Amino acid sequence: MFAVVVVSIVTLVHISVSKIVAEQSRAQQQSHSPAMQLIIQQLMQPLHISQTLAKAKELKDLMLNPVENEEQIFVTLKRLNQEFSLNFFIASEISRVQYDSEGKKIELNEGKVDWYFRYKSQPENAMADIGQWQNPQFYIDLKIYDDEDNFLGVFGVGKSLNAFTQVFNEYKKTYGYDFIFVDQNKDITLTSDPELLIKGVTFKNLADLPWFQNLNPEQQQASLNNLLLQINGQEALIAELNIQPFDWTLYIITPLQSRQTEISRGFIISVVTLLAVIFGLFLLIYNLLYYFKKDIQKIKQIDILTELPNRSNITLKFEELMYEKQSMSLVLIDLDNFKPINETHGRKAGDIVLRQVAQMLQTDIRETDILGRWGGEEFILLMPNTGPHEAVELCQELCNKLGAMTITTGTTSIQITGSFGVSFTASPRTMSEVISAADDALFSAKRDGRNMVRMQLIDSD
Ligand SMILES: Nc1nc2c(ncn2[C@@H]2O[C@H](COP(=O)(O)OP(=O)(O)OP(=O)(O)O)[C@@H](O)[C@H]2O)c(=O)[nH]1
Repeated sequence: MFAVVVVSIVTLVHISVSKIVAEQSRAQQQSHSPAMQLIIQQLMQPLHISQTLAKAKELKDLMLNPVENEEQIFVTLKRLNQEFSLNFFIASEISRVQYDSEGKKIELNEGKVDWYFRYKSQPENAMADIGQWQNPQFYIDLKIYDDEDNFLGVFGVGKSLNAFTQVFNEYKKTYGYDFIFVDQNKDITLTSDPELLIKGVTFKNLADLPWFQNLNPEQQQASLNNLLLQINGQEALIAELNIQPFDWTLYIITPLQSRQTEISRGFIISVVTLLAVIFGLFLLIYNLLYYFKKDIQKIKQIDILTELPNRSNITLKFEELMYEKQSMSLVLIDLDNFKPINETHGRKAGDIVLRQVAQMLQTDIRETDILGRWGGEEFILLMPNTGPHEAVELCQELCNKLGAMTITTGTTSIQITGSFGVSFTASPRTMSEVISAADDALFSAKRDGRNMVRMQLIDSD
């Protein structure tokens, strides 16, 4: 039982530790997968939409003759806007005009529309940018070429930065972490911290942030992934992800306190579950032991062969009767010449004889009488409120019945007789005293030729 308990506890501890580790990993994964989702949904989707649309022949045809197709350009951009809920524009190299899905036109003059000429001179064909207007937008710009590889202009998709702020706020509320997107110059393009967002025409740079300034030059140059930081007096863990199509980097900043609360909550739940299971196990074992003990006690009180109350059971019953101050006749019944039965017919046959004699006696005694097996081939009969003479009479009847019994075991029939020694007590006495008198009577019955009843009273009775 002890081994079962130890093995159960070790198994439970093992399961709980595994659960805690799984909980930690789950928390870690849970904190990163929304960031991935965010990148895919908010950044990659507009990129893929614009990349697919940029390949359309219809777009190239429109951009080849922008002046003639101006009306059609606006119709197309409007249609895309309604279909994808994104802002679209075409910046034409031929007409040097930018057309957008809101129906606006902007002249692309050098020195005025800086982004177009900056981007035109760069080798990349795709670029992510933040529009520096009143309502800042996140833009994906794609260069368009004709079949002879002549530059036709830029096709772009724009998304309001307010949409990002909403998404960031949601993630911040749920997972407690901040996002900082930086471009190749480490200018902060998108972020969950409204303080760091682009103001007017000025981008904030990663190098402007106090926690970045606190890093040593080596750390500033290297990857910041898995770095522990002190931000506003709180410990935070940083994760770094490269967003290759734009050459941007995303920093996810997780305050450790929120992670610790999450992990310790998981730990507490596991420990409480473990304790509850151990307690439940303890109760179960305790109850099982209790019932086993009761059963064992029951088994111990009954003689297995004859199914009669055994010696200790009968002793208890005797004491109960003495405690109730009942008078009683006590009879010892010993089978005669039992040894030869065993020797002649085998011990198994002897057992059958003992069982059948027990059954016969049990059926023929009165309801108030208590029969038990005293040991070997000897039975005991307690006869409460029965005088010695009445007891002798009743025993004589039993003795006669016993002598008349034929016990069959297999093919052989066995005859048996018994000797009865009766004693009596009118007042409370020790059992050994009453037994001793019954033993004397039994000895007389054996000595006088067996198969008879003899009585021996205790001197003072
Ligand atoms: N088959 C069987 N024999 C038992 C059991 N308990 C005791 N005995 C046998 O009972 C026999 C008792 O023998 P003895 O004490 O010599 O008495 P007896 O042969 O009956 O002779 P008397 O009592 O003098 O008439 C022994 O051989 C015991 O081995 C039992 O549970 N089963």
